[in-house]
Amino acid sequence: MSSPSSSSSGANFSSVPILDYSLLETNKPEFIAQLQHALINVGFLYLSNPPVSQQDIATVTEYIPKLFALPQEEKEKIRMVHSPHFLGYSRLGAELTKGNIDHRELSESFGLAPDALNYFYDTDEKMQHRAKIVQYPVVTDADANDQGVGPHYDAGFLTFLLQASAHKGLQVQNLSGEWIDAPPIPGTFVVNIGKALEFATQGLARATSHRVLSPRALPGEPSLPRYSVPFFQNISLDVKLAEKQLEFPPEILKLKEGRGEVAATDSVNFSEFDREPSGQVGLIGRVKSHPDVAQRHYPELFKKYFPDGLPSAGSAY
Ligand SMILES: O=C(O)CCC(=O)C(=O)O
Ligand SMILES: [Fe+2]
Repeated sequence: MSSPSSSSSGANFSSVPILDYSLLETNKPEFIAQLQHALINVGFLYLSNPPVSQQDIATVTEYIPKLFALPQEEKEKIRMVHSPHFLGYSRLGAELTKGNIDHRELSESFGLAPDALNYFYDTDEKMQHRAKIVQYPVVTDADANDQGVGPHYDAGFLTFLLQASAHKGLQVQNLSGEWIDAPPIPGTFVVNIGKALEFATQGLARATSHRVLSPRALPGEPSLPRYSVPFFQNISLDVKLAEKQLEFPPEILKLKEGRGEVAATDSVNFSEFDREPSGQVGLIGRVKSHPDVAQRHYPELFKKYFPDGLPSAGSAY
């Protein structure tokens, strides 16, 4: 496959690999091998030919700008600050609850039994998967900061991301700390690993630091916002990852040794998985990301993480 989306041969990737979901039917061992490389060395992949109708993707993509174009007073009515569950509209988007995802091939690429990850799941109604619909407005001032989302890790097991406009902006940090572009590829989802899966697999699956640069108003380029829809697949709220060690076959553990260490990263969040139950880690993350909501609904936690009161920028990370 050609640049910019082909996988690099070494562990220190220079692009994000594309996995063709239809390979599962035609050549499963090859799919599993490519998945292994993506999970262990990169922590990010594009999934092409995903099991989602392209018509549905087109409908969602078309609808999103209309959602953000609603009158401000309509959006204010559903502001996140009204919700102790951190759900609703905020400056960056709205958050919704969604259903469950099958995990089999993931397990298999690690040499685990297909049901090995069931421990981390609860009944559907107790799972708190989340999706949000995000708009990144165009930065018009040439001197202004273009941080759309600063460097971070995602929290849960997997994130499925629809890049719903043509802008590049998503960047992924490789082992030596360089920022690698992950531009939108039509018809694909970006899939990446969260801190919970990294902890649960003793670091075998990489949670990879990533960020988004907002679109800039450049001569000759359309001055349109960037849109994306990440879906965060979380784990059971009660699970303490420090208490559950998955056992891996030695040949799989060797793959981790071959990868080498992460030399540089700009992300620090969700380090509490080594001591807190998953639900608490998630809540701390929400408190840090949305201090205005925390101040109203979780005053004790707010005081702990923001002893000096509301910060001028939105996050404690
Ligand atoms: O908008 C994107 O492309 C990614 C957003 C992201 O990384 C996040 O919300 O965790
Ligand atoms: Fe993210």
